Amino acid sequence: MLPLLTAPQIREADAYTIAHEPISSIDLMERASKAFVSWFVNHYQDKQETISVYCGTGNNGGDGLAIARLLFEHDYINIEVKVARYSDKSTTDFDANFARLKELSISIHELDDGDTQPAEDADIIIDALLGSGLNKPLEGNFKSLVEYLNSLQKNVVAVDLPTGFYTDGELEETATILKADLVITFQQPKINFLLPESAPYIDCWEAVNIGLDEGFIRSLQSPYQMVEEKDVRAILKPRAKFSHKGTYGHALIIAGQAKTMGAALLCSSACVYAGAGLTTACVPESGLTALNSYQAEVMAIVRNDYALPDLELSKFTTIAIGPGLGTSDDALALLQRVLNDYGKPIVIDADGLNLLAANPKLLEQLPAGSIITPHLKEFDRLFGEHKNWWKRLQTAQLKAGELGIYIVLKNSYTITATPQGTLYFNYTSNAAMATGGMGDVLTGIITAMLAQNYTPEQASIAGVYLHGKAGDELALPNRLNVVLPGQVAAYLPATMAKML
Ligand SMILES: NC(=O)C1=CN([C@@H]2O[C@H](COP(=O)(O)OP(=O)(O)OC[C@H]3O[C@@H](n4cnc5c(N)ncnc54)[C@H](O)[C@@H]3O)[C@@H](O)[C@H]2O)[C@@H](O)CC1
Ligand SMILES: [K+]
Repeated sequence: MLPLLTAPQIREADAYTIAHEPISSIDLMERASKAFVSWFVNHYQDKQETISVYCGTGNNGGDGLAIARLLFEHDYINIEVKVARYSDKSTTDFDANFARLKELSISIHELDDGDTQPAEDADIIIDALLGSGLNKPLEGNFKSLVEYLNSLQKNVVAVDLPTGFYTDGELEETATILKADLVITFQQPKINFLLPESAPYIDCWEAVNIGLDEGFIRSLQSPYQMVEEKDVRAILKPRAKFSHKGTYGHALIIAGQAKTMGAALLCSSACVYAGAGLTTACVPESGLTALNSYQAEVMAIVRNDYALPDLELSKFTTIAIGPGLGTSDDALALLQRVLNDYGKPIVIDADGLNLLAANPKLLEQLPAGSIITPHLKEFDRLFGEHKNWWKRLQTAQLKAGELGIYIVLKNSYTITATPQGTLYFNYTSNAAMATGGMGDVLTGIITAMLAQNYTPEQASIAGVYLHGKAGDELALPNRLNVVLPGQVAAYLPATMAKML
């Protein structure tokens, strides 16, 4: 896991590394600037391009000065530095880098309080005005400068963070923030990069290692963690010799109506492909032919509109309920029956969540360790409207704890909140996967993982990762604009095999 830190924790990690590596703060700044420049020179290879480096007078600005010097040493000859001297204060490392830069033949232009905005014809703007030291929204000179730079619509590469963007906490809709095409950020992605509100300001980000003390970072026990491939590899177990279908559990999927059988098919098919030993789908009679022809491996329990099917719940290793189920009284009765009688962790998605939202008392009956998989709207229906994703994160953490469940909040970077208060961010998946039915496949995968005796935490973390990874492996190398849920399901065995 990669722990994600808040701005104060980043400052602590900087200070700890300086004191214990030990390394002087100016050398750490140099290391960070070198890490930025190594990435930059590999991706912007035209050394004739004109580059304007905008620097504040804090350490982000100090990085900017060092970066200008290092780029110059890499033969980028058309560099201009613009220093925003909007306050009398500057950091020692800024001053030291300013003195170093003055020894080179780089043009330095100082912007003072109230100056008109500088003429700007550079191809690339490097933004080192403000970084993680931001402690209030931009106003005055900084706000005007950032608005001006945004109006130029240049290619902007931000150092660590786009100016005006908070590492963590609520991003106000009205805030002035520099729009960056690329952010080269230090050590680890910032928590707010992973929330949808970052989209208008950050096209893409890259984290470069600057050697902060990893033991110390882990010791901070951040509740925000990014799942890495190695974590999923550690979870997945190979299928053993002499194992048989009984080894891998029996999943029951209660889903589908006549008009929404697709959801039941995709969910149960994904459950089969993700390795459940047996998969049974409880579907309406009208969907039986579709089920039998779509996925021969899935068994059926038929339900009709007027009576609960004869379900022997205890024989199933796990149960998923909701995809395409509808929100009729019969659907509610089925959900109530599962909540009353089953007792082991289940997976609830889609209409199952809508039923919970309409009958919130049922939330308290969820078996401990159950997994719910809401998207944004389902989440807000369950737990109330949220003004922004930061608030949603806090609610997910709170509710997962209160209810003793796992909340898989679907998003570009899907977030799993655990009863212990951890928020796991997943980075796999891509926009080609944004099609209806993709969530049904995710539910099928997580259900299959539970059936195979992975813990609910493992099932959520690995299920979400594998779902996104299969989509990445299909879409990215083949440059596919769209991948379909059924394709993702069928590709899962290949993705899983590579993880062992
Ligand atoms: N501390 C360290 O050891 C390292 C810091 N690094 C760089 O240092 C940055 C953080 O530097 P600083 O803590 O000096 O802070 P910044 O350079 O981000 O900001 C400078 C100062 O501006 C002021 N400020 C905050 N919000 C403002 C606003 N809205 N309007 C006007 N002024 C505002 C604050 O007093 C702040 O300290 C990181 O983003 C990173 O780029 C890197 O060099 C790596 C090592
Ligand atoms: K910046």
